[in-house]
Amino acid sequence: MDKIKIVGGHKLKGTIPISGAKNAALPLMIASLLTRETLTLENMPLLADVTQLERILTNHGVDYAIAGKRAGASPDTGRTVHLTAREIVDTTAPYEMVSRMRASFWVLAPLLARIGEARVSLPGGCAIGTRPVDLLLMAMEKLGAEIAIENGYVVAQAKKGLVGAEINFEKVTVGGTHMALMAASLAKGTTVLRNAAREPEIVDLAECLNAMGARIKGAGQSTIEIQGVSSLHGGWHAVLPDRIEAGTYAMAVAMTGGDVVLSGARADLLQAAIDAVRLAGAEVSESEDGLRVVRNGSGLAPVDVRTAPFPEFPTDLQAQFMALMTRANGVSRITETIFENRFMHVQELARLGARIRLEGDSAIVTGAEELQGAQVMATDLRASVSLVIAGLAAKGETTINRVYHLDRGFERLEKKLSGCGAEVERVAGRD
Ligand SMILES: CC(=O)N[C@H]1[C@@H](OP(=O)(O)OP(=O)(O)OC[C@H]2O[C@@H](n3ccc(=O)[nH]c3=O)[C@H](O)[C@@H]2O)O[C@H](CO)[C@@H](O)[C@@H]1O
Ligand SMILES: C=C(OP(=O)(O)O)C(=O)O
Repeated sequence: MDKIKIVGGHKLKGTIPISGAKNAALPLMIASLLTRETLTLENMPLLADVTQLERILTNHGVDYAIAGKRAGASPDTGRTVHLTAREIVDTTAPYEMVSRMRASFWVLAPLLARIGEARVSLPGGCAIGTRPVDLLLMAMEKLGAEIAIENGYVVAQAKKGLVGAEINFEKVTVGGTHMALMAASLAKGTTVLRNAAREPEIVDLAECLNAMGARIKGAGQSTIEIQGVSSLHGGWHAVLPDRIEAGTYAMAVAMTGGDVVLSGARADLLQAAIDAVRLAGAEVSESEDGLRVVRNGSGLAPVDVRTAPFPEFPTDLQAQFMALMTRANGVSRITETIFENRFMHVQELARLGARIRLEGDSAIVTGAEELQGAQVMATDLRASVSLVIAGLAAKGETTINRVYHLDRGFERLEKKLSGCGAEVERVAGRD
């Protein structure tokens, strides 16, 4: 298994191109199952999760063709892919494939909507809590699906087709909203989603579905209305920039000090995180092609944050912000309200000298004057990158093991960072 080695203490200076968002690219790829025609997606990131989903979709019958790079895109990013699901050849999404990532479970919705049946293994994904699927299944049942759980698989049927309905989510769920959007687009009649997720990736999917002939109004708000149509056609869509990647690098620059332009990053997707980084002591401004993050000289101030659904502070940046706070001049409280077990990075940050105490759903971080390099282990995607941020500021060498977690969601991380002056290298594993 590959490792990442970092020698800390270098300021970051330069430009980091922000890739297409993993959490938008995945549902967009899945939407290709809704039509016989070709869906073209631009600005696709090159990530392990994308490759894994490509395998799953190919198994269902999707022809996946990589076309090339977006005009003007940096050399290794922004690919264009064509996905064509002329026929669905297999309605099963097997355990071996789905257990690796959460989003793959969402294929259930387009398969049900298009051909009335699906058999999908219960999902995997980052180990950050129990991550039930009750609300996802509730949404499909409201639309008329019959659902059974058999030997670890969700077996769903809607032989007469799905029918529009009112769906009230008792808790905001990104995956539930994605699935409901896809299924309701091909259901008979009108569907209304209440307490829907408002994340930018929801808006991105809705825009793509509308470009394919769906009739969705209100995406980005808590109530979304979908008028079902009898079929969708092909379409074209550019994946929105990754706000979590952008927020992560903003926090890295705040940690090391320096001056970096995050090209392609959008402030409107990231306001709560930008506010927190500013309060911590970095300057963040909109530049011609993205966001500029600067911290010179001044120390870091402690800042309390509380994760919550968009537009609040994202849970996917909680670990990274905690890493930043390990060097603040004082005590901060970081509260996680979305996932009950998303503090796996705490014990690894402690290896680098961080002083963090857990109190229920909060972490109390007492800033340390110095972090020291050590061997650490990546436990999940965002936890791993929090170790990278800490390693960039730690004295001496930090080695991060189990880098495959990072590869799920960060494209060319070591190249992007070393291009800005960090001493970061990937060491290929022998196994
Ligand atoms: C691929 C992808 O886009 N993943 C993101 C997505 O995950 P994902 O879509 O899995 O997260 P959800 O928004 O569904 O989960 C939010 C909360 O609802 C709970 N819940 C969810 C479904 C359900 O049926 N029952 C239930 O109780 C979850 O346990 C969690 O406590 O949104 C999360 C919250 O922003 C992000 O951290 C993930 O990066
Ligand atoms: C939790 C994440 O991903 P997933 O939902 O795929 O586990 C994430 O992207 O931070």
